[in-house]
Amino acid sequence: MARSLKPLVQRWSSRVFSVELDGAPLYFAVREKLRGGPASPAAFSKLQQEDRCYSLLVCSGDRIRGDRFHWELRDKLLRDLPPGSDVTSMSSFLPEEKGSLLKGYFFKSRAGDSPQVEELLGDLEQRDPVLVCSYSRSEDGQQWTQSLRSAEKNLLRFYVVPSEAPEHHPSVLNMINSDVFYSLDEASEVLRKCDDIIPETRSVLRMLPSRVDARSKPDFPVIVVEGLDATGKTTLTESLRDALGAALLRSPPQCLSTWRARFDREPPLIRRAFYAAGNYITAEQICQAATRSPVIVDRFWHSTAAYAIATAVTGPVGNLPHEGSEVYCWPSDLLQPSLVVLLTLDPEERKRRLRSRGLMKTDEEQELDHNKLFRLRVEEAYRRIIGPACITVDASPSADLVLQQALLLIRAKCHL
Ligand SMILES: Nc1ncnc2c1ncn2[C@@H]1O[C@H](COP(=O)(O)OP(=O)(O)O)[C@@H](O)[C@H]1O
Ligand SMILES: Nc1ccn([C@H]2C[C@H](O)[C@@H](COP(=O)(O)OP(=O)(O)O)O2)c(=O)n1
Repeated sequence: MARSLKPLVQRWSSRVFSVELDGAPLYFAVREKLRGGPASPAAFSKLQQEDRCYSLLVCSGDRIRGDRFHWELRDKLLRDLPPGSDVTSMSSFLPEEKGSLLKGYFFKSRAGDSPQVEELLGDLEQRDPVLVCSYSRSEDGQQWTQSLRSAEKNLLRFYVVPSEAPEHHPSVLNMINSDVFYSLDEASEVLRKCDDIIPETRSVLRMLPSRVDARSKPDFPVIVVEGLDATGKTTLTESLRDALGAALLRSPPQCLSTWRARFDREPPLIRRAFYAAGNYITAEQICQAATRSPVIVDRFWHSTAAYAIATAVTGPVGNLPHEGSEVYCWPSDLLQPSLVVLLTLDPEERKRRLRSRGLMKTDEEQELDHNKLFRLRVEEAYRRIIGPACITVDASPSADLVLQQALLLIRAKCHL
């Protein structure tokens, strides 16, 4: 273990740990001494008598390296661990302490597999920014202990005890400027730092505006249309362009389309920085176009933030950062549209439109179809964003009626 990890280990027993077991988070803490408190969380008892468990937490000082390593580690574990290891997501955090979240994995191992597992973990520990813990249970099966390898290679042993669920989903602690970016500087700093590993980044950086001025008010109204895939954004934005004699733009902008698939394969930090950068490029295009005509924009910051927040958080809508949280606030250096229209659609009708269009797109869009909770989180995150907030339009009537509804709103709100 590197020397730099010492401060982390010193506060080890102030941490809460979270493991996804059977699709629900199990929270636990560790204590150096047992003071007659409760034994290990009941969910641990589901693990077989002969099972030993392990956790790996990524703790790189370099967040780009750490995020990429964490992203690749899952595949490595699934490939190299014995079958039946049940690799699942894990995290650890200091309650209420921003930036304290560590992400990693938890898995089981049968006694007979120990040599193979220990060899893999030993290799990882030597080369990579990980903290490895093993978990074993007492003879009577009631008490689990967690062993953490210290800098001196001896084991620090802790008792595993139950912990209450935190008030917010742990991911919220690291969301700002990791999942969601709030300034061009923060997003471009991430992109600059990964230009050696992703050469395409240099081309993206060259397209970024040299300065941003979010205060100058465009001459003509800027109307953003948001919504899940297949809610009818393309149909509506094209009709609005024709009806209003407007310019039609999108985010990510056309000039980034060559590189989008490349960044979609990257872990969240890099991927979200790419989409954030796209918004600033689109903002510059909006400013220019809005000197001549109204501007219609197909997706903008609402999409970037809502998908990022809904992906970082798991589980029901109640796990989202609470309404009014700073994570929903529009970046102060990004041009504010005059109006944001959110198209909403009944899930069955959306699926029908997706099918009739005949193609599914990004993994996240496929996920939306499979995972009802994810779809609900994205929609709710859209609704919670403020400065500007979005105005919902029901997209289930015919395309012409949806257009009329949107035109009514635009005339009322933008004096067109
Ligand atoms: N109001 C509507 N009623 C019925 N079908 C629609 C309507 N709006 C769009 N569609 C159809 O639904 C599909 C998805 O629409 P599209 O505009 O491509 O959505 P998005 O741009 O949001 O992904 C297309 O096949 C389109 O023709
Ligand atoms: N401004 C934007 C636009 C899209 N995204 C992300 C969010 C989702 O992962 C995908 C959705 O894009 P998708 O290609 O399905 O969108 P369209 O159907 O082209 O409107 O892109 C973003 O983060 N910021």
